[in-house]
Amino acid sequence: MHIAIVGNIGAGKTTLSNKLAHHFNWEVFLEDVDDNPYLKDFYDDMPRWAFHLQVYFLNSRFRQTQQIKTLQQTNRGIIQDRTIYEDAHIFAANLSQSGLMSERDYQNYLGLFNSMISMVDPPDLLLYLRADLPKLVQQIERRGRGYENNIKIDYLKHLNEHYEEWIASYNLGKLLIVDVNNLDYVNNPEDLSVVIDKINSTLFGLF
Ligand SMILES: Nc1ncnc2c1ncn2[C@@H]1O[C@H](COP(=O)(O)OP(=O)(O)O)[C@@H](O)[C@H]1O
Ligand SMILES: Nc1ncnc2c1ncn2[C@H]1C[C@H](O)[C@@H](COP(=O)(O)O)O1
Repeated sequence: MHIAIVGNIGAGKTTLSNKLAHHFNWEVFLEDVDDNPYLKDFYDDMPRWAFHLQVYFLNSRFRQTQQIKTLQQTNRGIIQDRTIYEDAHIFAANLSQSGLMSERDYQNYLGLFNSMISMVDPPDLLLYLRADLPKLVQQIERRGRGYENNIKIDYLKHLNEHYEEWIASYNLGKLLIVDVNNLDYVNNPEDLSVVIDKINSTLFGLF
């Protein structure tokens, strides 16, 4: 069983991934953020570093999908924090449409993505955390990564629009949308139970 948690920056993916991995006693795969050599530079100057960052994330995410494939052969359950689909359909697409990545870099990136994606298995369940801008901003501030102070509201807004468009057309497997605007699974165990019940219901038809 493989559940992938998707959603905008600050939606609560990492927090929920860790909590679900603990609850189900499954393996968790997190994003390559702290050791990412481009992320800080990217937020300082997006046009300069957009392509470098996308190639870095693509490679790191692809490596992770292959690790997940290997682990799945042992029947171990897996929780994945963000997917390779979001790199292309959300972030790279947004950088291109916003004029922050040149057309030739975007086409070069898409060529790479399209070569890789045939070797990627979709998750059994894609869990989309839907959050409005105030919730995202509050949670990004709460997390307090210095370089994310530069993130503009418009950037988050465009990413949310890309998420809604992508999710509306997602057809690679089961999909569960959870509105997290009024959920606090950090402080309220009942809110975590609400999410777990929805997952069990979607995956196994329980409740
Ligand atoms: N549903 C929630 N309610 C309240 N706080 C949350 C919730 N989800 C996440 N947080 C807090 O918001 C911050 C960002 O969450 P995080 O899991 O890192 O988001 P993401 O991985 O989606 O970027 C963290 O400080 C986390 O404790
Ligand atoms: N593909 C990506 N392009 C640009 N930025 C990205 C990409 N994937 C992740 N990020 C950024 C967004 C955040 O600043 C960090 C971590 O993501 P988070 O949603 O907070 O877990 O990396």
